[in-house]
Amino acid sequence: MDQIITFGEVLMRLSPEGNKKFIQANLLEFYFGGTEVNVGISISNFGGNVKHISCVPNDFLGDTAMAFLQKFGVSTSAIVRSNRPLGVYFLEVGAVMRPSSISYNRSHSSFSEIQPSMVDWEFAMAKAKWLHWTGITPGLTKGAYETLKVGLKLAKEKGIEVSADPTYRSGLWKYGENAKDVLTDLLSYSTIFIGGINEMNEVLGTNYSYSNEDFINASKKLMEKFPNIKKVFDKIRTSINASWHKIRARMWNGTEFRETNDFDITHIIDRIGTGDAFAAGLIYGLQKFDDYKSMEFASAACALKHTYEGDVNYATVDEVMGILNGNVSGVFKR
Ligand SMILES: O=C(O)C(=O)C[C@H](O)[C@H](O)CO
Repeated sequence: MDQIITFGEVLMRLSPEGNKKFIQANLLEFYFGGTEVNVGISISNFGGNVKHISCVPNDFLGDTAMAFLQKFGVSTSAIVRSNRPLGVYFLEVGAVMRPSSISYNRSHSSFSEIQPSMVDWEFAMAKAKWLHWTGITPGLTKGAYETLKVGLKLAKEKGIEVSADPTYRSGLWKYGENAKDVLTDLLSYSTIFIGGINEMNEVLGTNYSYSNEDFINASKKLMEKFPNIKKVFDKIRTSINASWHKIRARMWNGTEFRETNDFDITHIIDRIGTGDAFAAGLIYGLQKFDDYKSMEFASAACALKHTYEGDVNYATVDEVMGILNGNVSGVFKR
């Protein structure tokens, strides 16, 4: 009973090299990603035992996606295959005052077409101690929402931890269900909330500000509405420009409010997947450390992810600890 389960789409990112716009480019680089995949791989890189559940195509791209997960030690034994294509997204990476842009091509992908009958959750979660979900999956299609719900019900029956990163994306939710209703439903099966004021306002229908006082009030209200939720963790990004951000985090665990110092990320290499790196750091941390140390570990993991190209975080526990111990000057290691 030591497995951490992630469930979600394996996406391929296609992107011109460096900071080029598509109109300038003839070559595209590809990376595998997908929010929950990124979380799973990062936890595996920390030494966790991870199984990812998804649906990928029955072709060489599906084989490559499976091999990618396996390369990082993530179990693919519960991934199903179909004759639908792999979901893709196109990214133009911005710089300084020019923002990044994303265009998705995922509406009939193998994962978007997933149905509850396709996943054997009993088998997939036989050794599970933790299930992680995000708001991307139920925002895709009714099938993805209902499939996730089966897993969450089983997680509740088993009494395992369920972390929720409700990540509201207005570009999703095109299939007729209301985000607030669906997220409310799924949060009733969850124990740890990874999200901030925007996400809490979305599910509570409130208008809290970004202040710490309102963060505590919103967290209390969330816990009143969802008594199963025991802890709220919020990553705060201050954006000076597209290449320079500051990251810190705050938490409310029902009795205590804490916040971390800022990490100053002056030269971002790649910010995609940094929220997933935070979630992975928390999930790993909460199994080893107290709440505050877990949050510090997660912030440092998130900060480090900004230095890697691609969607996933390659950081090891020692590298995250190095950052936490103040080794942030990037001095050559010999
Ligand atoms: O944008 C999405 O939906 C993805 O899953 C692609 C990226 O890997 C994700 O945004 C990183 O959080």
